[in-house]
Amino acid sequence: MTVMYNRVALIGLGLIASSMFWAMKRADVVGEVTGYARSSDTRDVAREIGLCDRVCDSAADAVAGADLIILCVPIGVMADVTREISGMLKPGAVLTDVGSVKRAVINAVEPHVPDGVHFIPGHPLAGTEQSGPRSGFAELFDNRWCLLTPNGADATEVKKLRTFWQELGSNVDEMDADHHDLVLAVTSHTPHLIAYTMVGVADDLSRVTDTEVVNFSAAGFRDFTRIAASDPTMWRDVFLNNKDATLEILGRFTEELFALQRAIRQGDGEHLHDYFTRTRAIRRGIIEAGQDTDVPNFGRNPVRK
Ligand SMILES: NC(=O)C1=CN([C@@H]2O[C@H](COP(=O)(O)OP(=O)(O)OC[C@H]3O[C@@H](n4cnc5c(N)ncnc54)[C@H](O)[C@@H]3O)[C@@H](O)[C@H]2O)C=CC1
Ligand SMILES: O=C(O)C(=O)Cc1ccc(O)cc1
Repeated sequence: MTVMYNRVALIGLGLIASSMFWAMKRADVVGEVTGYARSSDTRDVAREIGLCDRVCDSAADAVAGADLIILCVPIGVMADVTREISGMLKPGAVLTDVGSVKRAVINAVEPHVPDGVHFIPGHPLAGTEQSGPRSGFAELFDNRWCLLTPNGADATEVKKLRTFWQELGSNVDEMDADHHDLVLAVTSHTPHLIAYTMVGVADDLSRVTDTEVVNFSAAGFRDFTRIAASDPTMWRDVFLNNKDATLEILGRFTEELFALQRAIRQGDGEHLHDYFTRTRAIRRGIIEAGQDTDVPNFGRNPVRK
C-alpha cells in the first residue's frame, strides 16, 4: 500500500488513538507514528505495548515534522493542546481531531491553528465503554461511519483524509458541524445520558444495589450498565460542549416520556402499542440498511416482517 502520510502524530493515547494506531499499521498507509499523552504512566504503557513507533515526552516533540496530527484527547483540553503544539506545526500539515462534538472543538481549536496548516475536524462513530492505551484494537472502525466537518478546509486535503479513514475501515461522510452536533445529540449523547440516569436510578433503590440488579438484569439494563461505564471525563466534556443540542433533545424526550407515563396511568394500551410499533419499524429499518453489524445472524437470516 502507498504511504499516505509520512509522519503521523497521535496526541492522547487512549481508546481512539490506540485503535487508530493498530488500524494504521494494519492498513500499512503511514510511515512513522509518534505519540504523546499527558500522563507519564500512559506513556510508559504505550512504550511497553509497542503503541506508536516513538513515544515522546512532550506534545511539541511528537508533532515536530508531522504531516498528519490527530488530537485524541477529551474535548475540554483540545484548546490547550492545540495552543501547546501550534508553534511546531509544519506548513502544509493536516490537523484533525476525533472529538464527539464538533462546533465546540472548532471554536476551541481554530484560533490556535497557524496559517498554512489545514484543520479538518472529524469524528469516528465507533467506540466502546473502555478507555486508555490498552483498550484499542484495529477493527474498531470497520464498517463504522466517520464524519468529517471540513468547515471550508482545502478540498484536496479533505479528500485525502477521507481516503485515510476508508483505509482504516470506515465509511466516511461530510456534514456541517452544527448539524453533526444535533444528530449526535439524538443518536449518542442523549442515549448515554439516559443510560447514566437509569443506572443511577437502580443504584438509588437500595435493595437493588448488590445482588439483585446484577443477578436479574435483563439485556436492556445490561446494555445501560455497559454504556454507563464509559469514561466520566470524556462524557462530562461532551455534555458541557454540546449543551444546546442535548437540552433540545432532552426537552423532546421528556415530553414523549410524559405522554407514555400518562398512557400507562390511564391504561391507554392503544397509545403504547402504536408507539412501540413505530419504534420497532425504526429498528428494522436500521438492520435492513445493514447498519447494525452487532445483530446476531446479521447477513444470514432475513428480517422477519
Ligand atoms: N470513547 C469513545 O467511545 C469515543 C471517543 N471519541 C472522542 O475521542 C476522544 C478521546 O477519547 P478516548 O480515546 O475514548 O479517551 P481515553 O480516555 O481513552 O484517552 C484520552 C487520552 O488523552 C490523554 N490526555 C488527556 N488530557 C491530555 C492533555 N492535556 N494532553 C495530552 N494528553 C491528554 C489521556 O492521557 C489519554 O491518553 C474524545 O474527544 C472523545 O470525545 C470519539 C468517538 C468514540
Ligand atoms: O459504546 C458505545 O455504545 C458508543 O456509543 C461508542 C461511541 C461513543 C462516543 C462517540 O462519540 C461515538 C461512539
